[in-house]
Amino acid sequence: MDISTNELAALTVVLLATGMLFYANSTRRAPLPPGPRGLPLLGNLFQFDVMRPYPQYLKWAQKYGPVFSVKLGGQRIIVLNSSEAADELLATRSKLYSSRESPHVGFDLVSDQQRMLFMPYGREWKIARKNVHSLLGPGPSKQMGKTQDLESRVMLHDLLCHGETSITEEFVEGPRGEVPERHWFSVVRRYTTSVVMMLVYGRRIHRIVGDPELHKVYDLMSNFTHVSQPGRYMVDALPVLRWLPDMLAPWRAEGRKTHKREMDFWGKLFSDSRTAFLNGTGLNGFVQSYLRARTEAGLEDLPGNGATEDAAGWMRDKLITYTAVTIVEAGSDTTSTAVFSFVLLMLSNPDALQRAKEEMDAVVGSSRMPDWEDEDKLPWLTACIKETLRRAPPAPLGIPHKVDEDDVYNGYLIPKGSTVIGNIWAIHMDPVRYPDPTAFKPERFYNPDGKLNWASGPDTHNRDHYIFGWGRRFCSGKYLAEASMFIVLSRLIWGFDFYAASDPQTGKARLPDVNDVDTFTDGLVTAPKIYPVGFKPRSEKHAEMIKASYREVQNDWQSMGLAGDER
Ligand code: HEM
Repeated sequence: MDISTNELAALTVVLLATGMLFYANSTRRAPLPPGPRGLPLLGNLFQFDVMRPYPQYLKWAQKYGPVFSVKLGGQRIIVLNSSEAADELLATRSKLYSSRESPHVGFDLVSDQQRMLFMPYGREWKIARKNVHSLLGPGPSKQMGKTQDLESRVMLHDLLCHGETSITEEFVEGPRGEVPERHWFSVVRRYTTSVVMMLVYGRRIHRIVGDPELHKVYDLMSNFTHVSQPGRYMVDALPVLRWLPDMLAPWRAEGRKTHKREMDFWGKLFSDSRTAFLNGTGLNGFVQSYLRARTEAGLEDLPGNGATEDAAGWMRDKLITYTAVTIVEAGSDTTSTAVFSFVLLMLSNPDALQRAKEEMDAVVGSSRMPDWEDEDKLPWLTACIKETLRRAPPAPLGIPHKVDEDDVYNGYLIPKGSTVIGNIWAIHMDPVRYPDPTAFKPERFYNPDGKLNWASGPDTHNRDHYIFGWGRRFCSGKYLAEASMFIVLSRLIWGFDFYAASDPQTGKARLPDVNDVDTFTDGLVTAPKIYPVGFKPRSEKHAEMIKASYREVQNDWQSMGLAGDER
């Protein structure tokens, strides 16, 4: 049979169309993943604590399997509870699964759509992400090693001065996780926040008590994690409510007010950086470097949102402001949470702590403090850090992704527009992957040959844990975070005997129970609530070295043109 070119083309079109139709139908025919039955309109909104969903999500994972589906009002949420499902969808198919369900209040109103963390997958996000990566990739993040070294020495000195303060004084955490400034948590938070402030603005946090910036950063961050928790506002779940007039939509005024508060603070840090750059008065951070490069490209003034339309895609002022905010927010609370959990888990497991001290004494001894080159020689400490991150992931549900197209996984439909959550908590509690998952067992990661492999990168076949998320949205700050955890925790183990408060009646250690969800805050980042710990130098020699090192660091700050510490 002879077929003309036109007939061949027509046949091809018909076959393609039939194929597409068949695919579309089969996609539509696939059932949704199983899940708990909900109410009309409201879905499963009132069946779990939306501010702390991970315990209920684990129960549903155990009941429904690796993928289940719930609805929050109009919002479909697909929860991936096995590493296979999460790796396949969020990493292997990441082209489809890299968007975000940007919360209306947290993103549109509070962030004026400029906060990278919640940006949908698209050009603006790619531009912001590229710039962040140039700062935080494996090579560039190494340049922060000196700051991390110096700031961690200051932290040791602060713990020395702190001693038993948080055991002897009565402290109460604020209703939204506010930490009293003389509590040991503040000592750690000063470290993590100062590191990211240096990175972004080239300025330090040089006080713990009475530092207006430290307070403001945490105040704004805590507010933001609360407003952006999925389910926090009905309007996030029911978009139709966006049409309500102002008098029936109190979240609108609240969101705009919060945006103004954010801009009063973050906007000022941006303009300070700009002034410093224009006056040539030091302050070398991401914002200044970016403004310098932009000015050299002839774009000194670029107010407004988003990026230029040309191929260079220069970020305008507000996008720079909020990209900087994202780095500070994403980098400070998460890292300090990991430190608080490490101390809690080590105190709850004294044998593991003792072994870490013995390893430290054998490798480092008492005549110097640990440094970067010791990392490979402290495999037990590394295993304890990894096990902390597995047992108490700072963000147990990560940051939810969103799928851009209908997709099918294991015969189930994943509808376009669904929020897709990689359930880090359920994966870390999987007894097949991690036998006896609620126990703290650093030996599961222990590699006695001393070869250090963090195995937390995007390689899905080689991962210890999932705290940094997946695929194209994978945490940009992993290298900086791991370096901070190593330098801070190795020096803590080296320099201090830390201990829990004891019950005056029984004499037993008074430690929060890691198995009790109430030990942790709610919100996207789940940190231990404040708990008392005392810090005693391991010997007079250790104490003297810590003091001497603190004095030296002050000279470093001075020679770098930075604010010295005020205590
Ligand atoms: C222990 C510490 C940390 C944890 C547990 C953590 C966790 C996460 C998680 C779960 C995500 C979302 C990943 C996803 O969507 O799949 C994320 C994103 C991000 N992280 Fe981290 N992070 C940590 C430290 C840091 C640090 C130190 C920085 C920077 C200084 C940082 C910067 C970012 C940024 C910029 C994103 C946004 C990625 C995007 O939306 O494209 N993180 N992080």
